[in-house]
Amino acid sequence: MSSNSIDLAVIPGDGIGPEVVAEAVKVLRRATEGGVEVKLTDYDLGASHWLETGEVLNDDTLAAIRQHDAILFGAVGAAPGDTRIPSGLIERELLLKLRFTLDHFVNLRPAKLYPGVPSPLSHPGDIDFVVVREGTEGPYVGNGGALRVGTEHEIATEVSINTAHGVERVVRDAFARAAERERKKVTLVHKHNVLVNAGHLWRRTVESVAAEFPEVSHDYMHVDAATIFMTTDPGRFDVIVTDNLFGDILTDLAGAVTGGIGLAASGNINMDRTEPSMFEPVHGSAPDIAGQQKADPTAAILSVALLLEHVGLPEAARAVERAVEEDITSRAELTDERSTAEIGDAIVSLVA
Ligand SMILES: NC(=O)c1ccc[n+]([C@@H]2O[C@H](COP(=O)([O-])OP(=O)(O)OC[C@H]3O[C@@H](n4cnc5c(N)ncnc54)[C@H](O)[C@@H]3O)[C@@H](O)[C@H]2O)c1
Ligand SMILES: CC(C)[C@H](C(=O)O)[C@@H](O)C(=O)O
Ligand SMILES: [Mg+2]
Repeated sequence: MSSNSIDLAVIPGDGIGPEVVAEAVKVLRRATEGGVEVKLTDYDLGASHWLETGEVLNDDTLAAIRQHDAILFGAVGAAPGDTRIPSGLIERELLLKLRFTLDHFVNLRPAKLYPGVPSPLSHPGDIDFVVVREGTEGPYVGNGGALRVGTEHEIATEVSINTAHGVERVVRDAFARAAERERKKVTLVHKHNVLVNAGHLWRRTVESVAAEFPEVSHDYMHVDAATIFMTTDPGRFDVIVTDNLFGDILTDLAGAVTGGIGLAASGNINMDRTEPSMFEPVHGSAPDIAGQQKADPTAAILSVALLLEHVGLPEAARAVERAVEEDITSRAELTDERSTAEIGDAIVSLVA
C-alpha cells in the first residue's frame, strides 16, 4: 500500500450486501480518481455461495484475502427463517473467522446525528459518539457447548472470554481516541454488578489505562442503564468502550437513534496493522428488502470513508463524509423514496 495505490478485497455477501457495496465502490472510485490507483478483487462468499458450493471460506481464499491492504465487506447471512442454512454457520465461519483471524480487536462504530436527519427521539440533542467495541473476545469466541441436546435436561453454554491483553489493548485504543476528541471522555459500559469476573477486569483495566491519559475523563455505566441514556440523553456519550456482545447490541440502538441502521458504518480494525482491516455497514443482509433497491447504501459508503482514513487517504475520506453529509442533510426535504442506486449516484455527484 502507498498513498497513490490501494489494493482492496471486496466481499459483497448476501441480500442487500451486493446492492450497497456497488454504491460504495462507485463512491470509492470517485473519491480516489485522478490520484490514487485502486485495485479491487471481488470474493464471492456468504450464504448464497455456501448453497451453491458447500464452502464457506477455504484456506486458499483466506490466504488470498490476507494479501490485500484492506477489505470492504457488505453483509452476509440468510433470512432468520431459512432452514437450508445452519444457524450461525456463515456468521461464525466467515464473518467472525475474518475478524478473529485478522485480529480485528477494535470494532469502531461511530454514531452521529447529522443536521436535519430525523431521529425517532423527540429530543435527540447533539449526538456524536463512537463505540469502541472489543472485536475478538467475549461470548463470541465459540467457547461453549451443549449437553443432552433436545432433552428436558439440556444444558447450553457460551463462555465469555476476556483476557487482560485483549481488554487492555481495546481500552487503550478508546482512551487514545478520546484524547483526540473535543470532549475527551470515555464511558466503560459493562455489567459488573452481575458479571463480576469480567466486569472487574474491565474496570481495573480502565483505571490503570486512565492514569496514562490524565486529560481524558472517564465514567462507568451498566449496560442496561446505557440503553436508557442512549435513548433519553445520547449527547452525554463521547467514547464508549465495551465488550463484543454489549457493543453489538448498543450499536444497533445507536444506529436507530441517529436516523436508522442504514446510516451506521463500522471498521473492524487491526490497530497493529499486521493484517488487513475490514470495513462494513453495521447492518445485516436485510432479507426483507433484498433485491428491491430499497436499501440505504449510506452505511456502506461511510464505511468507505473509514477505510480511506485507515489506508492513509484522509482527504478522500473527508470528501466522502462531506458528500454524505450534504446528501443526508437534504433528505428531510425529500418526499420521494430514492432507490439504492439513486442515493449512491447522488452521493457520487457530491464528492468534490
Ligand atoms: N455484518 C453482517 O454481515 C451482519 C450484521 C447483522 C446481521 N447479519 C445477518 O443478516 C441477516 C438478517 O439479520 P437481521 O434481520 O437481524 O438484521 P438486518 O440488519 O439485516 O435487518 C434489520 C432491519 O433493518 C433493515 N435494514 C438493514 N439494513 C438496511 C439498509 N441499509 N437500509 C434500509 N433498511 C435496512 C432491514 O430491512 C430489517 O428490517 C441474518 O442472517 C444476520 O445474521 C449480518
Ligand atoms: C452477524 C453478527 C455475527 C454480527 C455481530 O454480532 O457482530 C453483526 O450483528 C454485526 O453487528 O456486525
Ligand atoms: Mg450486530
